[in-house]
Amino acid sequence: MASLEYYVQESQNLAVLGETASYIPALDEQDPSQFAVCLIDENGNQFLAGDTSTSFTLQSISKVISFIYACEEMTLDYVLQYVDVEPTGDSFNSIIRLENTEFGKPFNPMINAGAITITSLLPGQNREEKFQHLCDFMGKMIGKPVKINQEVYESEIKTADRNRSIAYYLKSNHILQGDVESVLDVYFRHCAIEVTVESLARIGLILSNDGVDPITNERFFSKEISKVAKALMLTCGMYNASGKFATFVGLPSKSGVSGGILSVAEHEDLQGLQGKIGIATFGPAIDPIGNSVAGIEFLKRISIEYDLSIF
Ligand SMILES: NC(=O)CC[C@H](N)C(=O)O
Repeated sequence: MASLEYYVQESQNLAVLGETASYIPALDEQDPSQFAVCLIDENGNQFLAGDTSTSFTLQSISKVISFIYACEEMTLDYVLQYVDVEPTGDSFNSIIRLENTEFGKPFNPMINAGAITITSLLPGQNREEKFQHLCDFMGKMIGKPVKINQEVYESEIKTADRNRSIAYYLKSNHILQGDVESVLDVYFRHCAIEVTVESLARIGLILSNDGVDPITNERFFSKEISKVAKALMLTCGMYNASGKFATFVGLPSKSGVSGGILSVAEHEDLQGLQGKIGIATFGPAIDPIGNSVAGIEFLKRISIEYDLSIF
């Protein structure tokens, strides 16, 4: 049986096949050859490899956290009045279905239209409060204060015409709540939250254990919401490659264009890791769909080797 170290190396070699995201200029400055992996199990045992000290921005991975937090605070029933739970098969920033469907309700919270809508539902009197509440929620899970990458945030704000179009369209259909520019500001800020693979894997572990951190026994969200979030990750989390990812990897996962992937797994002995497992990978070279080339490769290889697929 090949070691995890071997798969990290093999996957990193394939990073040359991808490119850093260029539509957000600050992300294009990342070193495309980087690769980092963290797996953490329910007893706190960790596997760490690669450039693990590098911070990266959550980008679309923040959609899982904002969705969970909105459901926790506002109830799942309320949130589902504004966003559906169906995959689209379209790119993450597609606008087409907002016009084609009745009421213009976004298909799911893992695409931009859905996530921007979710951001508009977050509790708080103004943009600062809304963002702070979300940061507090996430900060408790990772055990440290959350901060954003100012350069990435500003870079995205300047180049966000597409997201602005989506948001104004949602507003015209009475789906997006509140002031469009404030909502977008909170959305860009949560996309620009910085993490390391270690902190991201901890969130994966909490998801794997249905909302409870198995190391501290602290509950952050309900089992019901955890199940919905994982179902959405599996069906919609890897953009319009979610079907292939479910077929060939079979782990609830969410990627971001910065090159991060958050995954949830379970195993009786994954190179010494046992029980519920959170996985985070970071490799900024992404494929045309927006998923990290090295990250996908690593998850595919270990899923086959250790039979990790939930199916
Ligand atoms: N797929 C992504 O990671 C997209 C996130 C990015 N901030 C955007 O809204 O375009």
